[in-house]
Amino acid sequence: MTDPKKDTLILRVADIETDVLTGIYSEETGKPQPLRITIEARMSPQPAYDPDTTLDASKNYMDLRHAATEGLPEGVHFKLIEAVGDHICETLFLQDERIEAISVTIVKLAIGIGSEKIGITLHRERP
Ligand SMILES: Nc1nc2c(c(=O)[nH]1)N=C([C@H](O)[C@@H](O)CO)CN2
Repeated sequence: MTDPKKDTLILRVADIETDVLTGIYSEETGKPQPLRITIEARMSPQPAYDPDTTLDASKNYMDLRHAATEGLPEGVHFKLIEAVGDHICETLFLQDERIEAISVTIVKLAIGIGSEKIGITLHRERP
């Protein structure tokens, strides 16, 4: 369990819209589907950030966006969106040892009726 008194830094990129090969049914095979992906990555912050602190003291939040777009392998069909989420988590954990936990929320845009938002949130603590 996370220590409730521990300082945290959450990097967040919300509502990335990207097309991914995913779906469990035969009619979904071979067709990219639009997903809306939100990623949060938890780190321990520096004790303080002064105005001259440089990016190496943190992590570039654009790396989160990259993990959900160009970082997904071309031509791979993910049956479950859980597997898309796991690929994003693995990419980010491997990239930076300072990331302690990641949450990935994925909404499948093509299947909701009206204002429904159907999908998952996968939360992983660093293995
Ligand atoms: N937990 C999940 N449930 C479902 C998924 C999924 O990826 N994870 N996928 C589908 C189908 O592909 C659906 O989106 C098509 O209607 C169903 N349930």
